[in-house]
Amino acid sequence: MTEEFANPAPDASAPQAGQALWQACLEQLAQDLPAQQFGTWIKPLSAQVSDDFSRATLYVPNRFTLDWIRSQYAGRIASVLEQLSGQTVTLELALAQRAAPVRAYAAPANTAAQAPAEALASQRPEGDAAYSPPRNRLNPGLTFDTLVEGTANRMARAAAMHVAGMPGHLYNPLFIYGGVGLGKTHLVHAVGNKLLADRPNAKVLYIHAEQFVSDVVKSYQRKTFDEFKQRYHSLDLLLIDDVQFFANKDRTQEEFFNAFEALLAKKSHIVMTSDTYPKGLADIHERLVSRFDSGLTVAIEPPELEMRVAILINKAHAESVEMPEEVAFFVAKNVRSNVRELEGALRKILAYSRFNQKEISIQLAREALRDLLSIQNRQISVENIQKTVADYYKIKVADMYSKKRPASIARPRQIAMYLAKELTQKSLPEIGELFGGRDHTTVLHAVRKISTERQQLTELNQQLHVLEQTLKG
Ligand SMILES: Nc1ncnc2c1ncn2[C@@H]1O[C@H](COP(=O)(O)OP(=O)(O)OP(=O)(O)O)[C@@H](O)[C@H]1O
Repeated sequence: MTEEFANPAPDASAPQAGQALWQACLEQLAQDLPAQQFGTWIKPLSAQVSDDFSRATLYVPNRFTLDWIRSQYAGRIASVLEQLSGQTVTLELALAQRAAPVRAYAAPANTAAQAPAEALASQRPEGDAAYSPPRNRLNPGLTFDTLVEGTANRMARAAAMHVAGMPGHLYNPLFIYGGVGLGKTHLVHAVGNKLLADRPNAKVLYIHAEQFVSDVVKSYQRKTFDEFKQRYHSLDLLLIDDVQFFANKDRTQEEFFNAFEALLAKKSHIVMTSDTYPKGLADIHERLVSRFDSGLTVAIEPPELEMRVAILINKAHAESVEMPEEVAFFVAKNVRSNVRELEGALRKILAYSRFNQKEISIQLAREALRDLLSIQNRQISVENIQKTVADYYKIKVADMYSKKRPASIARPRQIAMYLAKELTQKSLPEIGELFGGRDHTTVLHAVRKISTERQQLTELNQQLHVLEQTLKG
């Protein structure tokens, strides 16, 4: 549905309360979304929000962006606005120059399947301000100083510090992997920022893998491969995020391989991140995978409780808010999956406290996070665990109850038993019953075995983390 607007351009006289709501919404989205997505799609938006919060209009730079925002982000933006304001907000989208607002609810935000980057890149408008970040693309706020250290990231942080202090020597390439929102991007920016602080003339580039794909496509279209090579092959430090996005992009992989070889030959450093360890990467050429693994590969784990508390207190402090330790513990105990979610929870609490002019307390945190807490308390069933684990390890659900013993089946079954004990209130005999009438000692053995191995095997821990996130929705 389309509506006409008399004065579409956002202006300085926009109602203050509305703008404050939009700012709070932006802050929330900055925490909830990967930095790449936020920077590309959300940050360039401007908005006009009515004084009573009933209506918000987002101004987007072009038609392509409008369609993308509508299909991928509108639902999410509306729900953040509604959560912060505590009321229904009608969201509209309009082209910044042409004043043609369009109702935004055409598609739910959770239909978000990434458009293929190679296709996307070819559609991106030339000269669009949203696509011209600073040359090294580093975010100066993401430094070692602002990165809280804990058991979960100690090794990765130490290796990254080493690289920043002495690039081109040990740990080349440095391959950092871990689940979403655990601080991989933060860490690679920190490497770049530290190197530049020490050596301001160093040639550093941070790039998201999707942007690298897009650069390859552009240099293809414009026949500017020499420039492309000159740009990448002359760097002292290349920081490349989320290399799993190279999957199935053959030409990109070839160009990255060339850049990789050229950089290593001249002792430049490469730091990469991914959501999985090199051998776990799908659809990436073997020769590239083996290069990825040829320096140091290090994991970032989900943060432990004390680290989550420290992160919350630090982040609140950075916003000039003192968060009582008991509140930080309450939040950290309830938000366990990753740092981005932790930051999201903190934003909600800060915004809630600001809007309601109330002191931060456990009660306030409970109110501000009620949606999140209710999702978390949702019951996870053993059946759901069995199905999710079976899907993940590509075995039949029936094998969860069967007496079959090959390791390819027995192990996922043990993992499912472990998760059933961890994530449900069921007793060992009840779990045994649900796994084809097994004895409770069998379940106990599985739980102990997997929990011990989890401490020792990074890959297993990683898989369990993914499964837990999937199950918790
Ligand atoms: N140890 C930490 N101390 C302080 N802030 C952290 C820490 N770890 C992560 N963060 C913050 O959490 C947010 C998410 O981190 P980041 O974007 O680096 O995650 P990521 O692992 O790259 O996730 P994705 O794979 O989704 O891109 C960022 O705002 C980052 O600054």
